[in-house]
Amino acid sequence: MISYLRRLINKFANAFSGIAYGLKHDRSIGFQCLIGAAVLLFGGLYGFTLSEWLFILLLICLVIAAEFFNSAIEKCVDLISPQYNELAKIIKDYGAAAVLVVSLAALLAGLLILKGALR
Ligand SMILES: Nc1ncnc2c1ncn2[C@@H]1O[C@H](COP(=O)(O)OP(=O)(O)OP(=O)(O)O)[C@@H](O)[C@H]1O
Repeated sequence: MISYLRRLINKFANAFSGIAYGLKHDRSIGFQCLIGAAVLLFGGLYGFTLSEWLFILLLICLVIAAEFFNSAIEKCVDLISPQYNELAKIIKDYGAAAVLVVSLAALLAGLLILKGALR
């Protein structure tokens, strides 16, 4: 039981260490977190309904998680293929595309919610 708890605490510590590293060293992650914080501030000022908050929180977390996945993929590629490589390019471009798709969906949903909130 104690060793299970210790492993669990280690897992959380590792995850928090990843979050801290990303915030400190990765501009894209920092930028997405800043946008997320701005949206939360806006929501606090203008007031969203409960379902709007749920959507907004889910989308912010999705975008930030996608950015973390993308950065992890970029680090893997840099580790395996620091020199230019056509396959490395495709892998990194796929990662960037995933972030773009989620970000555009979040932007669109945000604009729709904003339109409803301002009505
Ligand atoms: N080893 C490589 N081989 C081929 N193309 C690469 C390679 N590394 C990067 N690229 C190309 O450069 C683009 C940008 O890659 P980079 O690693 O600089 O990411 P980034 O989007 O600038 O991310 P960040 O700013 O978060 O570091 C990739 O999407 C890819 O098209």
